[in-house]
Amino acid sequence: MNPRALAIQVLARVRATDAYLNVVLDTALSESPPKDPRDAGLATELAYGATRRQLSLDYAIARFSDRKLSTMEDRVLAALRVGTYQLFHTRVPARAAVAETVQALKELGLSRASGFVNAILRKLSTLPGPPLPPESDVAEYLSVRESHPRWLVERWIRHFGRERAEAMLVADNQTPPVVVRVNTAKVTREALLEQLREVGLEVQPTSVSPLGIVLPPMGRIEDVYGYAEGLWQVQDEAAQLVGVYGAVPETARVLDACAAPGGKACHMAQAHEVVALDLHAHKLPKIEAEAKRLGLTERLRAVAHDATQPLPEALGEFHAVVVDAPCSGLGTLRRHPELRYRRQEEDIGRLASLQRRILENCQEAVPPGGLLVYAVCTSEPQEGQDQVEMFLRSHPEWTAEPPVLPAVKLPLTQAYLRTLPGPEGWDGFFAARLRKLY
Ligand SMILES: C[S@@+](CC[C@H](N)C(=O)[O-])C[C@H]1O[C@@H](n2cnc3c(N)ncnc32)[C@H](O)[C@@H]1O
Repeated sequence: MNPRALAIQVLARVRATDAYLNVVLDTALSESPPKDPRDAGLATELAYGATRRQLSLDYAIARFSDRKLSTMEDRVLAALRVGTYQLFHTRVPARAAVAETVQALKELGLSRASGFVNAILRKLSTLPGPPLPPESDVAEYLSVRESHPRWLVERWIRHFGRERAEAMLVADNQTPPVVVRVNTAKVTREALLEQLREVGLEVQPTSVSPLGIVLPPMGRIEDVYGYAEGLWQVQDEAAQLVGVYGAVPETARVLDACAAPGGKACHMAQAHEVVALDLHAHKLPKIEAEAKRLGLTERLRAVAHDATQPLPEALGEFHAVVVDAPCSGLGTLRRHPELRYRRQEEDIGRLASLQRRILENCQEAVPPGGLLVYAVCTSEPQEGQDQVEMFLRSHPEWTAEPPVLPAVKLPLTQAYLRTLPGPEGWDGFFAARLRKLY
């Protein structure tokens, strides 16, 4: 299928079913793989780009449409977004962007809408850039320019100041690098860097994580050297830092209370015996498959369990517990661009109370002297630092402590690990390392 038609189909399906963009795109690419890998690359860029910029594209389209966007057929609106994205955010010449998008719509059997789409795209193609609201209303201006809902822009300006908020918004619209964590149960980072370079890949070590390698942009990740052999696992540098920062002692038996899809559980299993829990039984095969690929099956057991409920005694005792809690995910918007339009401000409080219940229940499983690593992939203080400090106030037997890792320059705020989206190139994470004193 032509890459524009494929991107239009994918966006329409995501809109109609509320599915995840990455899942729908991967399925579409494997069901009808374009012959030329460059076409797969273009379809991916158009689908991700048009989703990242959706709010700003809609603002532009609405200027010239006599129909409300909410009443448009899914594929017609998707075609308008894909076309407008090309006009304002790619090097595709305007004429080709319009003509190819209209042609794709015809290929999809929607010739009747081609005049309407053509007329709007042609009008937009005469503009010097995307239309924007006046700068006097800063939140509205940034909301449209960087395509994030206004409530989120206002919230980030309040929490982080205008400059950092703007850097976070801009970073969410960049394509993230593919970063992998070396499976140290099989290979060292130095050896793997050398092997990847030998097969011709331009790879770089990550700047802070001692376990990370940044891969160059490429096609299917499964085809990259070392995937089948289980020499690495895809994991953003900030997510790797949670495991590094946790600095769980070598002999500890570890419980990962919220483990799917298994990034941190497999990281832990590189050096520890791990029990990996998740509420959803259907997510366990993914954790097990990753553990198998990485050769960690002997050290990792996956079990379905609700972490707000007392742990079954049969799971045994643990020296350390990792709670990588379900959260608003607002630190990973560049990877999950559709999430910014689906999240509601009220979700933050609802998730914070779920996190609190999980934390309360899991702290019971830690013996005196043991560790609990609490993490969330969001920059929201209510789910991160405020959450932990509220926990510490009501639990005098617990304290927060920084790790003793002289060789690693971790991004710490007080005793906590904190990364924010921005020019550093990380996902946004928060983690606390808590010790049970008695
Ligand atoms: C942030 S994700 C964990 C990511 C994972 N630790 C990793 O590094 O790949 C949170 C997980 O918590 C699970 N979850 C949600 N509610 C839960 C609960 N009550 N008990 C256990 N797991 C839960 C979700 O299914 C989701 O897979």
